[in-house]
Amino acid sequence: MEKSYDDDDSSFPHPGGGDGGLSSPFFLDHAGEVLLSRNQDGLSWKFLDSSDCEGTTCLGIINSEDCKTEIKFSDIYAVEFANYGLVHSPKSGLRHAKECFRERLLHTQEMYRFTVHGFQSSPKEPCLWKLAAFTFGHMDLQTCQSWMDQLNYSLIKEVDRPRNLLVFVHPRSGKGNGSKVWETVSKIFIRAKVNTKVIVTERAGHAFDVMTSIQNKELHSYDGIIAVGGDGFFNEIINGYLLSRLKVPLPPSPSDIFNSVQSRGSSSVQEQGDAVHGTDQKEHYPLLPDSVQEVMNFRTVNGSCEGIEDPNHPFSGGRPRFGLIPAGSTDAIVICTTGARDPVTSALHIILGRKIFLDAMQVVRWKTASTSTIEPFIRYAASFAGYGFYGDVISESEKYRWMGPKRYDYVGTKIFLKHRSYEAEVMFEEADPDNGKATTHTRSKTWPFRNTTRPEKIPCRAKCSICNKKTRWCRTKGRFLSIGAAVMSNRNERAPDGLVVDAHLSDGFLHLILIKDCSRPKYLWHLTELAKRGGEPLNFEFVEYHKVVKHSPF
Ligand SMILES: Nc1ncnc2c1ncn2[C@@H]1O[C@H](COP(=O)(O)OP(=O)(O)OP(=O)(O)O)[C@@H](O)[C@H]1O
Repeated sequence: MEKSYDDDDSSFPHPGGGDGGLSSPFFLDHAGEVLLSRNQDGLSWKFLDSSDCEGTTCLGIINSEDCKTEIKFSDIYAVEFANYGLVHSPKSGLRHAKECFRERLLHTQEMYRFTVHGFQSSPKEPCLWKLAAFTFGHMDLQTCQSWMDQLNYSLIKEVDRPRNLLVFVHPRSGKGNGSKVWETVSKIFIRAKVNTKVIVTERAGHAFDVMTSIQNKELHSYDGIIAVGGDGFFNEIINGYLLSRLKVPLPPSPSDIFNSVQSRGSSSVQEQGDAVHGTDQKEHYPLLPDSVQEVMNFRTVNGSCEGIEDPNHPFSGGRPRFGLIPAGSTDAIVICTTGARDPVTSALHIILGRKIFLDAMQVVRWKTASTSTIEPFIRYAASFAGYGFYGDVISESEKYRWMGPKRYDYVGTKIFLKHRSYEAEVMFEEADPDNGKATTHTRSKTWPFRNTTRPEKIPCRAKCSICNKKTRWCRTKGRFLSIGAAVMSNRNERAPDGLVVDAHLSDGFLHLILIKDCSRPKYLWHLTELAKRGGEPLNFEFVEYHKVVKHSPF
């Protein structure tokens, strides 16, 4: 039986529903007549033309069941009324369905419409989200309005979605298109009815200063702080937020750590590979009570949060949320967290309230000498901190910002050719004491400085035997080309598997990469392995990798 669009039964309970479900016939723009149903989790629609299509095809697809499609409320970011207007016939190529549709819509091409906005994953790249809109048409205004009200009510119940955001835009980020990126994605925020207060930065440190000086009351009025820029910009905002609010005592200096470790378990601090002092990870950490991941969780190891009793304290209102929309040169944080370097994907993650926890490391600079006038200071980093090669590349490349992302290649080559090594002593508390044993490899006959056996990879799961193992302090000393510390893998276009492939998000560990002084060709080999997908950059005798609880280079 053919339905007419002004039928009185345009809305009726879903057969066998019982979950407050609702079904109505609608015209889906560019598709055909559908029976739209709402259930607890979302919307689904089934093409009604299938039975009329002589049991063969529906929209060109053989099984009518295949025509059914759906969208979850958690994937809908807006529902909009689209006024009275045209509902288009099925797209060309679907000839039969088009004919059916034309016949039915001969006199009814214009109708009331509403649009459901969501996203679709790209089939080739599932992490890449594309905007998707489904416009449903009906001759009865009331039906459209009641569906919209119901849908908007369901969306309100979606928890953790932001309503009010503070957005920092770095106009000179990456290729200098931070403002353009924001212009593109701001439309999605407007459609989703998310209010944004936008600050376009005028200089380096601008966002830091705003985050430092902003009153807690105003800060509490935002559901999150968004950076439109690169990793450096994101870290600047985190620092502005944390440094002005998290008053943590300066951790003990390297010499204090050295003395403490010696007095606790050993007559002398031994070289790398030998345990200096074993400690159970569940123990209180007396050396660095503000261990990095605890800082980002805004609680100390004993579970309290400094200043939390104060209602004006920024951490009393729950954990603040930060978002990042990529416009930078590297965008490693966005690639590691969303899996795609795409501003629209990031905007959708933010609007839909998707969240992920990140670790941050605390980087401390102590006085180099007791007479030094430079006061010690703390910084936080949510991705990577480097000394030696990486540190030199980052600081030198700032002079060439006008070159855009290419500055990293230019400066990287320059620094590589200089081949500077640095005298350093690194002390670290190794999370996996067996790591040292696992990395005593046999040498390859073909390549004497490469290893033939590789350490066994043990995935980290709940109650992980490795996480619950004893830790130990180690010390290593010598000349290094680079010392890198990562709290995420830092995947990016130059290092497709990341600088540290084993560094998982929010795993609570610092991943330390020590590159000992070696010849230029060897170092170049390491760098080319890093630039390759599936490369083995750590598999060199001059490279040490340690998963550590804390470390201290001095
Ligand atoms: N308006 C501005 N003019 C100049 N510098 C700025 C401005 N706003 C912010 N900055 C500084 O630029 C630094 C780097 O910015 P950002 O991280 O966005 O770019 P990038 O270095 O190109 O990207 P990536 O960090 O991904 O490599 C920030 O740490 C910040 O201090």
